[in-house]
Amino acid sequence: AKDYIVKDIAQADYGRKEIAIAETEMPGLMALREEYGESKPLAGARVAGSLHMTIQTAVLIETLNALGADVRWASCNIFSTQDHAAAAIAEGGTPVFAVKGETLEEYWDYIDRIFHFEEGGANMILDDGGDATLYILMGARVEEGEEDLIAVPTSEEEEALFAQIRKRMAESPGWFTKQRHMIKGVTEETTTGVNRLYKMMEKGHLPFPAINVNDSVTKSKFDNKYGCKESLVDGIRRATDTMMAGKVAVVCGYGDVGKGSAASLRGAGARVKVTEVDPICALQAAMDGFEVVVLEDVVHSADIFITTTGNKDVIRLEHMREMKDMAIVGNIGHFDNEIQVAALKNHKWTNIKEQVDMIEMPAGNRIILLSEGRLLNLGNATGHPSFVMSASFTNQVLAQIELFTRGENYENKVYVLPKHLDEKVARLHLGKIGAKLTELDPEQAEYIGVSPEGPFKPEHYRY
Ligand SMILES: NC(=O)c1ccc[n+]([C@@H]2O[C@H](COP(=O)([O-])OP(=O)(O)OC[C@H]3O[C@@H](n4cnc5c(N)ncnc54)[C@H](O)[C@@H]3O)[C@@H](O)[C@H]2O)c1
Ligand SMILES: O=C(Nc1ccc2nc(N3CCOCC3)sc2c1)c1ccc(CN2C(=O)C=NC2=O)cc1
Repeated sequence: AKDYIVKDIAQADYGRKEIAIAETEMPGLMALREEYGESKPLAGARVAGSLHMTIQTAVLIETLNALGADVRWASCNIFSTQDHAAAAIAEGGTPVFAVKGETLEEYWDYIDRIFHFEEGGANMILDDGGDATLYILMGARVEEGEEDLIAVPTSEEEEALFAQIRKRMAESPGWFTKQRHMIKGVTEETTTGVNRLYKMMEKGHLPFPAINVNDSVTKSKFDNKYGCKESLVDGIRRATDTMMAGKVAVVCGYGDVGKGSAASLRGAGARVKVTEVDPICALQAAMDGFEVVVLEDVVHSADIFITTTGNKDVIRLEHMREMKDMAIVGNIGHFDNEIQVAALKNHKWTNIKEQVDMIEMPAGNRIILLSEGRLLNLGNATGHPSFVMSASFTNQVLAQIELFTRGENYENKVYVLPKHLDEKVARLHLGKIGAKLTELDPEQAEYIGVSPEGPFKPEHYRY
């Protein structure tokens, strides 16, 4: 019987072709297959994975398989699945439950399915955003009658989640508690999921060790800075075909994402201005040659506005009312509240094409809003390039090996990968781009107080 749910299995060949190309752009994962394909350190691992089911993730899944793991997979966002990637994974024999545009009901059903290995349950979780971990933890708490300890549902969605879990518990009492004790650990991809794990740890609710993959330097610097540097301009071009050279662009925020975004637009020939609240980041922007302004002073003259702050209400209605006709407004930072899109709902909207809308202001000026204020590099482009994801996912595989083979050395806390593994991820990516590493000789190593093979920096070093 087929153990997958995908949109269209006939797309498997197309997915397989794109996976073959992505493999050539993901040297870290392919190097791990070389290094560990024989010894199979993940033999016996049963990994429940909840992470965007894209072509790049397919390469991650097949790397886990190559290292001996059994894997079952769902996406962590109801819209982020690339159906041809899911089809190829299903065709390859990995149970996968992911459809672009799946309902919330289906989403939680798929999260449940990734734990149902024939041998009983999963013994590892690979999570992005924390829903897979939350699902098991919440289920176990309800079974143990500790429901009072569970956060009160804050939305209809969470209410539906609790109802789903209770319904399933009634079908097989004790399953969540058994599953909770079977899991050796979780590796978490993003800031949101990591924050949830730290909260669980503080409350003493973390039921197994966790590795925070997000805070590996070779994950967040690459994802946030270089990923956005590649995909911001890509998203703007696909959406608007506007000529960015010669235009004035404003980037709100100069953190990792802001730095990548400003560089992206400068590379396209735009004159880039930056807004910041943090004097250190503002000074960095100025030293990098960007004019540091307050938004109110440039809303009338700039052509492109991009938010990257992770904050809310950064571009507000009063700003958009003052903008030039046909100004482009987009967000690459947090969810859809960096730009006050909700305040635009009773304005005149004209849909230009998918994820591109033109909105008329009372004074008659029109703005072009990308992806309805959601992450434009995902809504208007295809997320991060494979090479960027390779760095992130190489951290994921090393973290899975660490917890599966040495989990008993870990307490129920949140850990980051040791620096030598972070450096190993970087090392595995140098060959592909022709980067030649210089060897430290013993005297030099001693002189700067490191060992010749690293780690090359102290723990507190900020890259
Ligand atoms: N789209 C993507 O692919 C992608 C990738 C990685 C991260 N992100 C998201 O981007 C956001 C930013 O990530 P980051 O790593 O750059 O965070 P960060 O904290 O390094 O940078 C955010 C910056 O915004 C500044 N800021 C906050 N409020 C501001 C305001 N009102 N006006 C101007 N500046 C303001 C802060 O001072 C900070 O320097 C996060 O929500 C993150 O989840 C998106
Ligand atoms: O979130 C991602 N993608 C995504 C794509 C489309 C989309 N469409 C949406 N809507 C909203 C409501 O109206 C309809 C349209 S939301 C949405 C989200 C996403 C994040 C990280 C990576 C990073 N990544 C991986 O993890 C693997 N490869 C990658 O690039 C990917 C996708």
